[in-house]
Amino acid sequence: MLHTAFWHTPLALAPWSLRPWLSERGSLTQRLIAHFPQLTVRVLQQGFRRPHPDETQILQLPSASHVATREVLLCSQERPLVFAHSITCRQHLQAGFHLFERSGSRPLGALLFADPCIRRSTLAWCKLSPRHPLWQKAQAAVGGQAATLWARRSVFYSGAAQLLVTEVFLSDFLLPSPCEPI
Ligand SMILES: C=C(O[C@@H]1C=C(C(=O)O)C=C[C@H]1O)C(=O)O
Repeated sequence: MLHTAFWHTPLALAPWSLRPWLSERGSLTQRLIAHFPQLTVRVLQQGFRRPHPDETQILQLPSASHVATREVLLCSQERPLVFAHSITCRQHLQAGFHLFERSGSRPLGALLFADPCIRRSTLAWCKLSPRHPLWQKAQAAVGGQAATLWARRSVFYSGAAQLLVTEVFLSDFLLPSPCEPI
């Protein structure tokens, strides 16, 4: 099962302006580029880490495993918009997502959406609990005390290889950017 029930939050419960972002099936990076100036990817960490408990279940990982992990901030003019956390197991790194480790400051989406053989699961979204590890990481990454953080999640497939991508929309994400009318 891709997502626990918690992630099947009705879209109608999300802030209306966030709904098209949560349900965007194309590249989130491309959508951000279309709406915000000077988008950059700030890599926070890339390496092998323990997956979060709910991720172990989704990717059917052995509990003691370490997975290739990438965490980035997608920023517009240095303003953080999205905290992204992506994981794949060691075997799948070699089997289908060998470019994962070398994407650097290029958005992962540029690699994923360029390969017509890569498929995507359905999207799921939720309002993150302050107890979720990604809540804490997103808050720490921006030093904020957001009251609520919404996130979305999906799995990319390359053959049998799986890459789990979770994106946390940071709280001031909804503020109009300087070049947008108030
Ligand atoms: C999957 C995409 O790539 C984006 C960029 C990421 C990265 O560079 O690590 C991770 C998730 C996405 O926010 C996308 O553009 O949809």
